[in-house]
Amino acid sequence: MQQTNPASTSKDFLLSVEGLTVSFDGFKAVNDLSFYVDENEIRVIIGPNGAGKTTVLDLICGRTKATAGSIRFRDKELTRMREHEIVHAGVGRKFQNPSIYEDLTVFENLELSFPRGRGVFGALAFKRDAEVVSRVEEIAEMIFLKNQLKTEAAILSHGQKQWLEIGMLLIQSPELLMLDEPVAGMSVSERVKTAELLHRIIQDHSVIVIEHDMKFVQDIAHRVTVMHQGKVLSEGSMDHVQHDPKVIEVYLGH
Ligand SMILES: Nc1ncnc2c1ncn2[C@@H]1O[C@H](COP(=O)(O)OP(=O)(O)OP(=O)(O)O)[C@@H](O)[C@H]1O
Repeated sequence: MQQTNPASTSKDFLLSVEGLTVSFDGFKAVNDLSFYVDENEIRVIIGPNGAGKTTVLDLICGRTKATAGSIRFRDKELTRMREHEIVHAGVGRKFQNPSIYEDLTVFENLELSFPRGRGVFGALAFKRDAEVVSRVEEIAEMIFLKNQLKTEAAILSHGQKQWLEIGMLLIQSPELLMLDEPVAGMSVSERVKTAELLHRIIQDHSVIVIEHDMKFVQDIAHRVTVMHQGKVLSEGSMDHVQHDPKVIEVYLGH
């Protein structure tokens, strides 16, 4: 006789978004949205302008409060938590414009973001012990800035600044990284290296990326969630969503 055990039939996802809804003055920017992200997955969210993509990231990181629904990250319900608690739980978010300290070096920017360094003064004052230096060097290597550790952030290229900010998130060891249009404004070779970087990152993390550059999406996505009017329009491999007539009609066909 077949036995049904609910616990064994529901898969353990890193992130489970279910029935997520947010209304702004009655307008549902995100409307009963559900999707699930695995460990070591790169999920890309695509969709036309105004589809609700950025709002989903705002909801996950606690910047915007949900009207209804649930965001489960491991055993934590994020909708009930505050922004800093969500960061502490292991969710890191990078916005479109880099927010780095332009007048500090690459090393200092990374060092400041090391979890022990809270606030500028504390961080600059604390002893640069071997652990911090080796972690900074490890991250710098990953983000292609090992030879720029002493370079002032202000003179980095736009792409290098984006990588530095990703490094500043990575040094905090979040389990989930969320990146909003990470390759916007990057050169072709920087885009290729960013794809390489994301493939390295997901060996130890999961990543959600919002992106409009379809070539880049093709290079990185394990699965693609297509949003339209606050809902999931289609989901699956890039190949699957690219050939979905609904997606062609509202997004890719334009
Ligand atoms: N705080 C807010 N108050 C009112 N309306 C909002 C707010 N935030 C987002 N919206 C609206 O919600 C809708 C979804 O916006 P969102 O920025 O999430 O879309 P998007 O898919 O990220 O678009 P884009 O690709 O242009 O960045 C838009 O119509 C936007 O104007």
